[in-house]
Amino acid sequence: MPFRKEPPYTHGTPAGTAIVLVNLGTPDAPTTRAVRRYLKQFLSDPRVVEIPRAVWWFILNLIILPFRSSKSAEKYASIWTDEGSPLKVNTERQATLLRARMQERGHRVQVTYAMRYGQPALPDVLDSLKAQGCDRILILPAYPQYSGTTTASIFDAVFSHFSKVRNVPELRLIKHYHDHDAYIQALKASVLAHWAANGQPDKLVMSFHGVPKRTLLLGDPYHCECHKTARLLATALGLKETEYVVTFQSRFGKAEWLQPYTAPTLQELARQGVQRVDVMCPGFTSDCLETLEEIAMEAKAEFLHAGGKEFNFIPCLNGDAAWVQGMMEIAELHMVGWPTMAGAALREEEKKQAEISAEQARRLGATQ
Ligand SMILES: C=CC1=C(C)c2cc3[nH]c(cc4nc(cc5[nH]c(cc1n2)c(C)c5CCC(=O)O)C(CCC(=O)O)=C4C)c(C)c3C=C
Ligand SMILES: [Fe+2]
Ligand SMILES: [Fe+2]
Repeated sequence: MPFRKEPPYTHGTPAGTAIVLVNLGTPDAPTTRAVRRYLKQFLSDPRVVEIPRAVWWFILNLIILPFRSSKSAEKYASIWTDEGSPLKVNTERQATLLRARMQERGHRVQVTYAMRYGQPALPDVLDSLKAQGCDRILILPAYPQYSGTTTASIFDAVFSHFSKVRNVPELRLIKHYHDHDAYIQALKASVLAHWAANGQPDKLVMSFHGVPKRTLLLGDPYHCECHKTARLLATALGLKETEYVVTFQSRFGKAEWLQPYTAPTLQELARQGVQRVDVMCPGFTSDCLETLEEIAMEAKAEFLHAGGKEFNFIPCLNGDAAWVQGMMEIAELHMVGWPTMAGAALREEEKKQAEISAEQARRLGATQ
């Protein structure tokens, strides 16, 4: 196995620590070409589509990419901002805010972000951190709930990258934080802020990204983790079981996905006479195509068309202060023992101060 040549290890150089916030990825532009490139990389990942490669190659290249790319590009165009794709803008901002918060707390860490598909590419970011002397890397996926289709794919990309590296940094990977109190509390705060301004709905809909039902039957814990998040949030909000519903969105292809599906559920609620729904997407930490277009535009139109009176979309956590604090706490939990922690920095500082004091005491003793 040919390993790349690396700079020789420099003894005595303090090793750095980095946190990489990793999200799914998004096209570079809302054009058919860029969306096609992005979808090809995304949908070629065997973690995402688990059917025999040869069969899938034909379906992907002859049916999905030629037909879906232009339709998806139109959808992306409807949510694109001056700064770019919302997913990328939000993820970059989260990394910037987390960096500032970590510095404020006294941590000596680099904080950056990367995408599993598209740019900034995860392998490039890992290379750059290593070149800057980072010998400890914490991977923080943007997904609170673990799924083989998303979280494990990030892990694959990290392992695959370092399988070609001689001097591998110390790695820590965060599997999930679907039940971490800081995440639940950040969600709760965002819902309460929304209700303080708009009043409470008849029904709170918690819509999570779906996965094929088959993955649940084959052992993927994603479905259970979504339900646990929903239950903890409902409890934190003091909601009765009749006041909220858990649904799954973004079905792709003909197979059965996790049920109940979001759009048909909303239509059914409208038909049953539910006047106002608030819809949130707790599985997404940044707003993106799936929340801004599929929920806040498409699902809203469908609910109103089916007779619903009021539809409010509660935005994702994005750069909420409570969530930046939450990300820091989750990261801290996984950095225990690394000498970049405020506590360790403090102990270093105390040790140094003790040495200086002892030295001063000796000198004083000598002159007395
Ligand atoms: C093909 C199967 C797919 C699986 C399985 C899947 C799982 C999954 N995805 C997310 C998060 C996001 N998905 C997003 C977009 C998106 N997802 C799929 C397909 C699967 N996702 C497609 C084809 C697309 C592209 C959009 C489209 O063409 O309609 C996004 C948004 C990206 C953006 O640029 O805004 C996110 C985020 C999770 C969390 C998940 C499993 C748990
Ligand atoms: Fe997806
Ligand atoms: Fe979608």
